[in-house]
Amino acid sequence: MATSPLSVEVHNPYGRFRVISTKPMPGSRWINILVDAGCRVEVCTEKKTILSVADIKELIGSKCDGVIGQLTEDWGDELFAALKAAGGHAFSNMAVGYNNVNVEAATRNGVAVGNTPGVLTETTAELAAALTLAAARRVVEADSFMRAGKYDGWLPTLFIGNLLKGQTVGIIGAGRIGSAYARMMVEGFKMNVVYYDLYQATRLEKFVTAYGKFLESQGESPVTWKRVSTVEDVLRLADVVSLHPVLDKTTYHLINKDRLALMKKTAIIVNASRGPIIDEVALVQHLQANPEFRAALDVFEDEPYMKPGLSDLPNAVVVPHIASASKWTREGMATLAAANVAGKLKGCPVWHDANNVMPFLDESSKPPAASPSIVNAKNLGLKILTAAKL
Ligand SMILES: NC(=O)C1=CN([C@@H]2O[C@H](COP(=O)(O)OP(=O)(O)OC[C@H]3O[C@@H](n4cnc5c(N)ncnc54)[C@H](O)[C@@H]3O)[C@@H](O)[C@H]2O)C=CC1
Ligand SMILES: O=C(O)C(=O)CO
Repeated sequence: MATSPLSVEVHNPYGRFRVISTKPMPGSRWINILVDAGCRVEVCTEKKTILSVADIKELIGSKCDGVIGQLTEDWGDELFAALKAAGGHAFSNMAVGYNNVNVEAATRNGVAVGNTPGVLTETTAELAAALTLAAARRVVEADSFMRAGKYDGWLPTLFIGNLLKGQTVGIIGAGRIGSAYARMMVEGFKMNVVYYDLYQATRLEKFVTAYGKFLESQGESPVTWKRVSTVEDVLRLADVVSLHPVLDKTTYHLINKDRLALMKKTAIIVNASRGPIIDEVALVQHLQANPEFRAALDVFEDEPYMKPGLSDLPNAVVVPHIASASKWTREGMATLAAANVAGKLKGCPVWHDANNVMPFLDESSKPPAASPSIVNAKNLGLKILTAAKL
């Protein structure tokens, strides 16, 4: 039986490059960037939230130059081969994380893979901070209690939670987002930091040292930082542990039953990174056995599903992968994804510093003639725009 084609909205129908966006994205700047680059832009408007590989192959069709895809999609050999066969060589995830993309398969098929670093850093860190507070002060439980009409007066014992000031926040993965979150918890709540990362977070260390000195100059207790050499050390020492590494083979189920058992009984674990970093079945069991332990989760192992039992637990706060959901960030992600694809199609070089993509986000000027972040640029032998040529 023939299936009806997926619905699309077309911009600039006579553009010379055909670019697909598998989802509508916020703002209009991203469309303008592609149209200015001579693209016909087809935005899939199908109601279905997660498109299958077959759906995306249908969208790619027999002629497609570039695609902007989403983190919910499985970008492996099949899709990159289909894109190559359709004459395409540019892809961008609308996300900084690209664990849904087989970069090796993309490279083999000659397709550049873009991502959207930097523009999500503060927004994601702020949601991790919000989750931390919600868990520490039992905000969601208390809100449900009020709405259920159960509040019948102030009590000395009602919804007692954890004070953050002076406690230790543990960061696993102190990259852009992990470091931004750590700074918020240090500056906002005077927490001490313990972190584990493969690399030294020099800027974070300098910030905490300087802020500690400032606090001392005001007659307050200083804040401190400590870099430890194992995940276990973070788990033993911290009152709050927030996870911010990339998801790869080294971080899959990084938090498991044995490691949860090392944490303080009243600790909080926050995950605004990727679901599979936590063994969610083990977490459910740990939360059931330790009612004073709390978890605050933006991401889930089998997204969009939760493991059985999680949604029944009052000591878990759960939100639907919204950490990057501020207007500025989502429009910025769309802009960077479009600039990645447009830059590649126009034959521009790759931007030199994925940690500083702000020139692409300045609405008052034209974006630089470059792709902001192509993760397989070196393997594809793409030219990098050096700072000297700016
Ligand atoms: N929930 C959400 O909506 C969002 C989730 N994310 C996730 O957050 C991740 C991090 O993003 P950024 O901070 O921008 O990336 P980043 O690359 O700046 O930071 C990742 C850090 O993880 C560290 N790392 C890698 N392997 C590790 C290991 N085995 N153990 C400990 N640390 C390890 C890296 O050295 C790096 O410092 C993304 O890859 C994405 O999966 C990002 C944005 C929004
Ligand atoms: O950018 C990412 O990796 C996300 O998870 C978007 O929210």
